[in-house]
Amino acid sequence: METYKKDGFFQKYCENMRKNIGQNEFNDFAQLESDEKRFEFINALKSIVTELKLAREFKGKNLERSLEFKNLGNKAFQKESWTEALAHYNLCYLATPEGNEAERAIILANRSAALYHLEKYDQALKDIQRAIDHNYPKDLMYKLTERKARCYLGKKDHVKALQCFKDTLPALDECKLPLERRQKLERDAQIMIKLLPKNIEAEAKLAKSKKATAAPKNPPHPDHYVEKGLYFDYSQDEGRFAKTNTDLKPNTIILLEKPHVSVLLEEYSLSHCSTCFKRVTIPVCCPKCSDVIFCSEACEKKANSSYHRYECGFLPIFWKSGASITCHMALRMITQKTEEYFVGLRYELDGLTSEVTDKLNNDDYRKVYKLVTHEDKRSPEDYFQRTLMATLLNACLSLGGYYKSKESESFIGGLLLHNLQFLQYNAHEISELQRENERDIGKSTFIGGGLYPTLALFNHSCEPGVTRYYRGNSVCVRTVKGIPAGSMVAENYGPLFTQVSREERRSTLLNQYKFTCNCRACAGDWLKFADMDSNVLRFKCDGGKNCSNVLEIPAEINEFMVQCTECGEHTNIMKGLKSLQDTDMLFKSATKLHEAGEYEFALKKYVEMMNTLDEVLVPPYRDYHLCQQGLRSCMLEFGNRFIRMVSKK
Ligand SMILES: C[S@@+](CC[C@H](N)C(=O)[O-])C[C@H]1O[C@@H](n2cnc3c(N)ncnc32)[C@H](O)[C@@H]1O
Repeated sequence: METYKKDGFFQKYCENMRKNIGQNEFNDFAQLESDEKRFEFINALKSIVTELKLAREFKGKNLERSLEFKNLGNKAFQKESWTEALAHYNLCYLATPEGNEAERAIILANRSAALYHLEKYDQALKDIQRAIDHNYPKDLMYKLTERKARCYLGKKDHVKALQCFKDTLPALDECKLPLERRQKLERDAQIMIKLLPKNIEAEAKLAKSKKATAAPKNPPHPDHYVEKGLYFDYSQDEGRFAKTNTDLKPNTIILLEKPHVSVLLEEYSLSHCSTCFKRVTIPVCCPKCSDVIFCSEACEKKANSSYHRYECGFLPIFWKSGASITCHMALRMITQKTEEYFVGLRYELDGLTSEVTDKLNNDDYRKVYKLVTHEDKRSPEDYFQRTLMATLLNACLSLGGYYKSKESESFIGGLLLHNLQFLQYNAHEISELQRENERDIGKSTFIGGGLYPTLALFNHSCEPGVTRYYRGNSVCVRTVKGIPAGSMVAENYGPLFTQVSREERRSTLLNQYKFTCNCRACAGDWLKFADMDSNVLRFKCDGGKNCSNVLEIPAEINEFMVQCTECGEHTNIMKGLKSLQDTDMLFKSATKLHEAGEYEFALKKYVEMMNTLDEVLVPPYRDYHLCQQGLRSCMLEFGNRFIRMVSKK
């Protein structure tokens, strides 16, 4: 991930700063050895706040505009266009400035009415409660108690509905309606109060019989789960990497993890919850800014008592700067904790070891502090740009009132620079599967970035053993093939051997992640998908101990012992051919089921097929890859209950 985009103001600022700094001064900077010193040096050159005229801005809130949206909403409501009314009420709520509590209460009540008509009773009930909490006028309260009753009727919760109809009567005493209208409403409520007890009796009987036959519910997925057999090894060349000490079957969940930090892209800031990344149709808004939305009061509180408190009003400037999502994550890692928290860790950070950090919770900053930064491979120019970015992030902290004391600024500035470095190599893109319609296989769309402390320890392979997908901002990692005990469990950083040539893969990985890939596909220089000839079968030579040659045999084979052109040893491909026939049959039936939308059955067949693929003889990897692809997409579709599928319609 890049530090900044070319279309923001930061790039120009960075270029100017670099031009204006003398060679001697730059050499002095290049000599510095700690992030704190680098930050101090650049931060002292010029005030970024004055140079860029940085200030918090709250342009999105505007009472006049909010009233316009309310009128549009009311017009749509009168036309019974409930969805349109809901959209306008949402915009009105977002634009209502802080301090206009009465206005906010009315708009939430109006929105609850639209939701009631859309039969979204739970959401309507939430908005009714919000309107009451915002001091909804007493003389209109009868509307809400009556609507509440009707929502409970819609939910078939007659006990609560009865209570709400009863509450409507005293609420009507406060109303300013003409007598006739008021009496009509009282009569309506009385009718329901008379009718409902019968329904309640019938319901009680039904509930009793249902209780006896109710199927047990699936337990909810845990927030954090690591497969028992998974552990982390170390080598000088590869650093830490994941391995398994048990055989892993295809389609096994091996990791469920919440991020240490996660940030939404600007494009999704008004469609997804900033805190948990859930897609939001009925937002809870920030009282101060209109740059973010939340799915619930809990997420809003979490944000406004931590990260958003300091980022609020600064996001538009940040977005305009062109700073990348990793920069925003570097900042969020600080804003989500207090200044005192970091000051308390100051003398502990550099001495941390993996024995200590592995046992810590994901939200602990110490857990991620030691992730790879490749600081020894960084140029002074790289440090210059990143340090300047750290000063921009620090300006947000200062303007947002983060610092109680100026003394910790250089230390925290140094942490910002450190975060920028390890996020470059360890952060993951968070994606959401979006589908045009039911039949659409779905497109994985990049919506934000996250740092997952355990996932960050997985190394790369161009022929990976796992795939990952997201539920909100939580990641789920699953195997897409059988992985024998004692093997590395690798994920994929981008280039797959089936699509990208070895030369290109190696150059991308070296450039972006500072290593030369030597996975099986790279070592054997396996063919790309497009270059494979389906008339040729390929098997791994199992003759020579260290021979990784791939034997290429015409599909019309009549010999079972094949001599390796490299090591001269013979390989018996009989077993491989037998397993190939099974593989082929299973693949065909899995694909058929998949196409028919029978995901659960297709998934079973794919897994069965994966199990026929044998490690002694590598099957022709064209089919192998097709199966992995099928398994993955089927898993995603079937995984409807694990991940959110979003239809654009
Ligand atoms: C996300 S980290 C993975 C964990 C890392 N090995 C560690 O020790 O923390 C990414 C870094 O791991 C190393 N790495 C990942 N895959 C590798 C591979 N196949 N071979 C060698 N090094 C690899 C590279 O240094 C890369 O920048």
